[in-house]
Amino acid sequence: MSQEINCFEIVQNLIDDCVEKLGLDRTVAEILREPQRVLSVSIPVQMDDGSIKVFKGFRSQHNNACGPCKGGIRFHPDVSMDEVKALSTWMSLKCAVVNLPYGGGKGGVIVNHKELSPNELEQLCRGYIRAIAPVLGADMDVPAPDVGTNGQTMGWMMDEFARYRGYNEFGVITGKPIIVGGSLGRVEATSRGCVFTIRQAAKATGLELKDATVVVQGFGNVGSIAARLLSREDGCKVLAVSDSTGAAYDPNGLDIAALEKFKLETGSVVGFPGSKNITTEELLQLECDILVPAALENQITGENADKINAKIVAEGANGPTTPEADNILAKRNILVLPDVLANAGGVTVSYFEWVQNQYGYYWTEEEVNERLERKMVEAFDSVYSLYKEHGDINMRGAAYMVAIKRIYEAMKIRGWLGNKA
Ligand SMILES: NC(=O)C1=CN([C@@H]2O[C@H](COP(=O)(O)OP(=O)(O)OC[C@H]3O[C@@H](n4cnc5c(N)ncnc54)[C@H](OP(=O)(O)O)[C@@H]3O)[C@@H](O)[C@H]2O)C=CC1
Ligand SMILES: O=C(O)CCC(=O)C(=O)O
Repeated sequence: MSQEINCFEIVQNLIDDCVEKLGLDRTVAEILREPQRVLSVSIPVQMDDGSIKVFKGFRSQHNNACGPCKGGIRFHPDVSMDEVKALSTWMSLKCAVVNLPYGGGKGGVIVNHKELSPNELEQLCRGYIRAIAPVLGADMDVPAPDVGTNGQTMGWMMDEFARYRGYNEFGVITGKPIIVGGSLGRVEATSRGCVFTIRQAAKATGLELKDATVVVQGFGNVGSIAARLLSREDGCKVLAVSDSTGAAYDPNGLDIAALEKFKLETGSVVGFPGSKNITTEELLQLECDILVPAALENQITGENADKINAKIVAEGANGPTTPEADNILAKRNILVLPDVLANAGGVTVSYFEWVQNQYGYYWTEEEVNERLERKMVEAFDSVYSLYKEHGDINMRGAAYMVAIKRIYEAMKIRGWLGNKA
């Protein structure tokens, strides 16, 4: 499904619409439709059997009007240049929605990381960073984890960059392990930010979170921790979760702590004792209060949007809902909390990590979480009030308006738009 729909074209069209709605000069759209720079690299890696395998990777720097480019690195077999360009565009918008002094960037390598040994994975991380090092730096472009990457991979990448520079530059990468300049709360941040937006949306729509039913697609960093926080802190009942191998469903609610342990031990959520195996497609159609897509793009489309049975869709993933699906969900009164808002907690705590690295002074987890909550509530309120005020836009449209207005102002003041825009 994700192959047929080009998410870069989708975000370009959404930018066009938004620039028109804001009454801005077309030049603004022309600039934001394309990344400022896209680097395509090839990375030779010596495999454990002595052979050399060449991997293909990308780094896209979408726009740095508001600050250094910022965004994760994805290791996945379906990575493509267009996908990375779309993801970097979303990063510019996301950073602007939560008002961070960043632009957007994103990287990716075409690889099934699960097929590599730890040594091969380390060599790939180091090779990728060497290949893109000339365009990285704490004040230039700052990567972080995304699908298929984590604290360990960030640690290797940060170390490789230190070798390239000749000294430690901790602020060049975020999502690092704590011992090498990581921030407390970063591992949970995307999910915690998503939960903060869900709480705001629940308040705004009168949904009681205690015993609210939740379905989560994806059981990696974002999905598993969202399920954990919603069940542990809000008293929600998580009915079903999925990963790339299938889904586990229990109408009485899954024990998320036990499921996390089971996934760690077996590599899959399928077969979790007491649960029923269902398909990812069946999972998306379950009746629930909150659906959290936290896997990949283009999961809710024109083909299945009329079968979504949730009150709120909170996009933990980037780009899980197509525009066609957005229209169907809006007509059915399903509130979509868009990616550029709902999953902005990750980059927000990455920003906190970068600030802590610059100061060399580290905050407690409570301080991180309090600051994150403030940022997310502020962002939700600005998007939700615009959405209510307009009446003819959805939450995604409102979030794009907040973001593009901010990026426009930065570009204008910097003189990128000449006199007319
Ligand atoms: N990490 C972060 O800080 C941020 C991530 N995001 C976005 O959140 C999403 C998830 O990222 P993250 O959790 O970090 O990535 P992970 O690699 O940690 O997890 C991805 C999860 O998605 C699952 N998955 C893959 N394909 C499917 C499928 N077809 N159906 C169901 N599940 C599937 C994977 O399954 P399996 O476990 O079997 O591999 C895995 O559980 C992405 O869209 C990412 O861009 C957004 C903001 C920040
Ligand atoms: O933490 C970051 O810098 C970026 C996280 C990310 O890649 C995303 O929000 O999609």
